Order: sequence, then structure tokens, then C-alpha cells
Amino acid sequence: MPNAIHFGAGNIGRGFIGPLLVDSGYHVTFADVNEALINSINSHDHYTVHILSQASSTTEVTDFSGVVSTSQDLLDVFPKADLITTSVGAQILPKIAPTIAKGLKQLYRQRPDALIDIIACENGVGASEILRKEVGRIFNQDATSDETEFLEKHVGFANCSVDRIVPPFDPTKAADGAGDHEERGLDVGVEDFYEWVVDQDALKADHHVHGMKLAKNLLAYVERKLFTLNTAHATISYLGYLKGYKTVNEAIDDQQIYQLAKGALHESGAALLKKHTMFSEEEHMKYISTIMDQRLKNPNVQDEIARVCRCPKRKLSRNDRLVGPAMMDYEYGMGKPRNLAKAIAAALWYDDTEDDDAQAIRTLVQDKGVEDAFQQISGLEKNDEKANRLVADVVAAYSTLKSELGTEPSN
Ligand SMILES: NC(=O)c1ccc[n+]([C@@H]2O[C@H](COP(=O)([O-])OP(=O)(O)OC[C@H]3O[C@@H](n4cnc5c(N)ncnc54)[C@H](O)[C@@H]3O)[C@@H](O)[C@H]2O)c1
Ligand SMILES: O=P(O)(O)OC[C@@H](O)[C@@H](O)[C@H](O)[C@H](O)CO
Repeated sequence: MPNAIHFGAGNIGRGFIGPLLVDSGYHVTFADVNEALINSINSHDHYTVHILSQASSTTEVTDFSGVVSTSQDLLDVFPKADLITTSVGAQILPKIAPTIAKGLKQLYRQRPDALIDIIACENGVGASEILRKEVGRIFNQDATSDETEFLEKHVGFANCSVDRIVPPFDPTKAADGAGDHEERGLDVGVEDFYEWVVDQDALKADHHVHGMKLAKNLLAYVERKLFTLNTAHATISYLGYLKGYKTVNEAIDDQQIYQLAKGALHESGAALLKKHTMFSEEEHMKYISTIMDQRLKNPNVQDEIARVCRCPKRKLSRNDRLVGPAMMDYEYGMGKPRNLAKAIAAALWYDDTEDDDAQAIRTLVQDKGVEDAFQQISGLEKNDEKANRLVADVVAAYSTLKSELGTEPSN
């Protein structure tokens, strides 16, 4: 039986990647910092994935175990691994890199001929590549030349696009009659749709995983997904937050928000089609309408605005879902991305007291002004003329957004 280690036993780990691996015959070891979660994983021999669609259905997941990601137990599991996947959050990857570097050395000692792949299943451009650089830097600090050669020739780091909405899930409210919370603590609720596209050129070994689609030109898939689904999700949620909504369904039902999000997708879509000519306009319009009118409106998926808005610093960074497509519009001569600028402005207004990033952003905006704060958070170059145009658009959108939405300015 092949073995996989999956870092992050949260929504995507238990609701998407873990189940696909188990269904393909892998034993999955979940590695997570959350000890209580790992104890729960080790005290269950199965859990249920609830499909949140009109015809609700379930899938049982078995053949898994858990290890605390900071423990020696994880290093002991590494030598058996054939595949390593992650879903911890892109910003957490540098934190797990030292463990992966150590684990790969253990693996090399026991199986020097092994071929192994690492796939970071995180939202973001080039997540596995970021992990590769960090693991490589640490691994090579005290590596022998044989070890360095092993890392280069035997370990693949494959970027991927990972798409399935897995919202917070309350098993006691499951439409399929799930039992009480204690009993159903590991269960997850997921939308029916999923797409996992992995860079075939970066893999070192053959993996037979149901639902893992291999493709070349990965950047096109990653940007199409991040700059469409996630752009819409973020636009709807940051604007929805300002209008007092708590769920994505409530916010998308607001026509002003719906139209603004649709506008943002036409802006990102124009640049995506220009950059990635493998997608036709017809295909992309269908992709947008499936997202806007089916997936994000799915009444069975009750997603929280706070979850979609989480980590606003990451979401406002140069290559992410808001600034990324807005800059692409300038780079490909597509004109002013007015709707994206409003979405960015809304993210700069996001002030959820439970969100540390949001608090840091608000403090920065108040201390430095919106122009400097946005430039610093996004990482846009000060001497880049296109970046300066976007900064000016965002500053203008920021000052009028709240009155446009009909909400009172708070400061
Ligand atoms: N939920 C979705 O709809 C969805 C869809 C596609 C992609 N993603 C991406 O998947 C990733 C995970 O998202 P999620 O929704 O599953 O989040 P989540 O919070 O449900 O799960 C993340 C898990 O990672 C664990 N973790 C945090 N730091 C860790 C560390 N240092 N070592 C090991 N484990 C650690 C947490 O304890 C948690 O269990 C993110 O990159 C997200 O963008 C999420
Ligand atoms: O996971 P994040 O924080 O990058 O973004 C929040 C949501 O937009 C995201 O999790 C989506 O649900 C997911 O990307 C759907 O595939």
C-alpha cells in the first residue's frame, strides 16, 4: 500500500485531498500542529464527507492516522512516504519546511533510490515552488553532495491548482441526518464540484490518484482559478462584510455586490484570456457563470464571510486574487480595473476584531495613510508606473467606497 503524508488535517485535508488519496489506495498520515485534532484522528477509524448539494450524499473515509507535526513520530513516518501533500495555508509553508527537510534526510538514509513528490495544495501562485526553495535552503545547509543530488533528482515539487469549497461545517445540522457533534467531530461538508490540477512536468514518480488531473502550463490553471473563483469570493466577502452580511450567500444575493463581483471577473477574465490563450472566451464565460450562478449561490453551502476574508495581508499581496488580476489588466493593456480597485479598497477597510491581519492593516492605514499602507502590504514597486496607477485607483476607490455602498464611514 502506498503511503502519503498530508500536512494540515483541516477542511481541505480531511474534505478533499485526504479522501482522494485514501480512495486511490493510499494510507494517509495527517500531520497537524493541533494535538486535540490528531488525538481525535487516532481515536477514529473512519469519518464522513458530506456532499453539500441538493441530492445530499456521503462518502466514508478510512485508512488514515495522525501525527503531531512537531513530534519525532512524524520523522519516523517519512521513510515510508511516496507522496507528501499540504494544506496548511500558503503563509505557513516556511514553518513546515524545516520538518520536511529533516524528514527527507531520514528518507534518503533508508531509501536512497526512492522517488518522491511534494505537492503544496494551497491557494497561491507557485506554492510548491516556494516550498521547494525553503526546503532546499534548509536541507542543503549541512548536506553531503549525495544528499544534495538526492534532493535535486529524486524529489519533485509540483505546483497545483486546488479547487473545492470546503466551508466550516456543523455536523449536527447536516441535511443527511448526521449524528451528534461528539460522534461526528471529524466530519466535513464539501461542495460537489472539485478540480485538482498538478504540474505533470515537475513530478518525479507516477502517482495513481483518482481526481488528480495532470497538466502542463500550470500557471494558466492556477491563475484562472485564483483570479476567478477566489477573486469573486474575496470581492463578495470584503464588500459583504462592509454591508453587514455574515455569509457569502447573503452577500451574493445583494445585487450591488453581485454586479460588482461580476464586473471584477470581466476585468480579470479579459487579462486572463489575453495572457493564457489556451482558454477560449466562450469557455471562460461559462467558467465565470458556473462560479457566480451555481457554485457561490449553492444554498447548501453556508460559507462564512470571516473565513473567506481570512489573512487579508496574503489576499492583498502582489500575486494574489485582487492585486494580481488588477496588475494583469495594466500589464496587458486592458484598461482601468475599477471593480477590482473597489474590492481592494474594501479589503483595506476590513476591520474584523477577530482577525489579526485586519487589525494590523487598519493600524497601518491609520498611521501611514491608505497609499503607503497599500503599497507596503501589496509589495508593489514604488517606481513602477503601472503599479502607481493601480495605487491611485485604489486610493480613489477607498475614499468613496463606503458612501457608494450606503454604509457610514467609521473613521
Ligand atoms: N477550504 C477551502 O474551501 C479551500 C479550498 C481550496 C484551497 N484551500 C486552501 O487550502 C489550505 C488550507 O485551507 P483549509 O480551509 O483546509 O484551512 P483549515 O484551517 O481548515 O486547515 C488548516 C490546517 O492546518 C493546520 N496547521 C496550521 N499550521 C500548521 C503547521 N505549522 N503544521 C501543521 N499543520 C498546521 C491547522 O491546525 C489546520 O488543521 C489553504 O491554503 C487554503 O487556501 C482551501
Ligand atoms: O483559502 P483562502 O483563505 O485562500 O481563500 C478563502 C476561500 O476563497 C477559499 O478557501 C475557497 O473556498 C477555495 O479556494 C475554493 O476552491
